[in-house]
Order: sequence, then structure tokens, then C-alpha cells
Amino acid sequence: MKHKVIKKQQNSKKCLVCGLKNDLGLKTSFYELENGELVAIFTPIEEHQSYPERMHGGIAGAILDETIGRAIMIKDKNIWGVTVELNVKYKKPVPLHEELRVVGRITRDSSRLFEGTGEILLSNGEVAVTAIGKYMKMPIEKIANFDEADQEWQTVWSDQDPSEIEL
Ligand SMILES: CCCCC/C=C\C/C=C\C/C=C\C/C=C\CCCC(=O)SCCNC(=O)CCNC(=O)[C@H](O)C(C)(C)COP(=O)(O)OP(=O)(O)OC[C@H]1O[C@@H](n2cnc3c(N)ncnc32)[C@H](O)[C@@H]1OP(=O)(O)O
Repeated sequence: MKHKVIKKQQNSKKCLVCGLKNDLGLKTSFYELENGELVAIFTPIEEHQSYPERMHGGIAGAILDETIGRAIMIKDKNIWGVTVELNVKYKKPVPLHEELRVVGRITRDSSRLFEGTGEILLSNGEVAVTAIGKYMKMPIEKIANFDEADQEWQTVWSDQDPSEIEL
């Protein structure tokens, strides 16, 4: 089913998952959908491998972690979370050099904690990796000394940005 993209989220400078100036990073784009889910799109490269041609499980955990952690921002872009628990299940190998979609959503939201689930989808739509994450909400100034401009926290548009995403 196709879902309309309603917003593209910000990227950063050096984050492993979303930093556009991290040469070894995933350079992921994040899209908020009209159904309340968040989709991450990225293409793993050779530097993300474990066994040859297979994406590293730690990278799978990292992309799921950030996709679930960012899904809370659909509701309020000023909620920042730090991961306190992440449970990852590896069901199928994830190949390199293919564009992947990762879907995340929030399943529980309380004043201090939120929880969510996510999946990495293969190009044929099969679910390769799933995760459940728990996050503690924290004011951004308590997480780190972030300067939005210095960290290049901004929406970066591209010709490749989809207006709809098939899930
Ligand atoms: C504006 C410019 C921005 C630029 C941004 C640039 C880049 C950003 C990129 C993306 C950002 C967007 C979104 C990203 C979202 C996610 C992505 C990944 C995030 C991470 O990659 S982040 C790294 C890994 N992560 C950590 O680095 C956490 C390390 N950890 C700690 O820092 C402490 O652990 C802390 C502070 C969490 C708590 O410590 P603490 O000392 O404050 O609190 P304490 O332990 O006393 O617990 C207080 C109450 O929480 C309960 N509690 C604790 N843990 C619990 C659990 N697991 N389950 C259930 N309840 C739990 C206790 O039971 C107690 O409850 P009670 O008060 O009722 O007793």
C-alpha cells in the first residue's frame, strides 16, 4: 500500500545514521507518513558489512534504534530520547548496495519514557530485522551541548525524495 509523505525530517553533520558529513555513515533520509509511521531510506555500503555482502547486525540495530527514536518527533519535534533498551531480532540477511526501507512507530508514550517498534524491509517487502526500543525523554541541553547550526541539524531536500512510499 502507498502512503503519502507529509514531512522530511532533519539530517545532521556527524551522526552515524543521519550525518551527511560522516564518510562512513548511512546518510539516512527520514520521512513522516500520513499514517503516523516514520520511514528511513538508506543504502548500505561495503564499510557496513559483517560477512562479505551481508550488512553488519550492529548497523541494523543502529538504523532501527534511530528510526524508532525519531518516530516520537512526528507527534512533537521537540521530544528527544536516549535509548535505554533495544531488542533486535535478525530473521534474514540484509544485503549491501540495495536501497532499504526501515519503518518505525511509537507504541507507548508516557511522561518520561516512550517505546516503539520497527522493521528493516528487503526490496521485495520481506521483513529482515525487527526491533523493540525503549527511550527516556530528555531535554536536548541535558543530552549534549548541541548547537543546531554547528551540527547542521536541518532538512536537506533531494531530487530523490519520494512523495509516496510503498509499504
Ligand atoms: C538541536 C540540535 C540537534 C543536533 C542533533 C544531531 C544529531 C542527532 C541525531 C538524531 C537525533 C534524533 C533522534 C534520535 C533518537 C534516537 C537515536 C539514538 C539515541 C542514542 O543512541 S542515545 C545513546 C545510547 N543511550 C544512552 O546513552 C543512554 C545512557 N543512559 C543514561 O544516560 C542514563 O541511564 C539515563 C539518563 C537514561 C537514566 O539515568 P538517570 O540517572 O537519569 O536515571 P535513573 O537511572 O535514576 O532512572 C530514572 C528513572 O528511569 C527509570 N529507568 C531507567 N532506565 C530504564 C529502563 N531501561 N527501563 C525502564 N525504566 C528505566 C528508572 O527506573 C527511574 O525510575 P524511577 O524514578 O521511577 O525510579
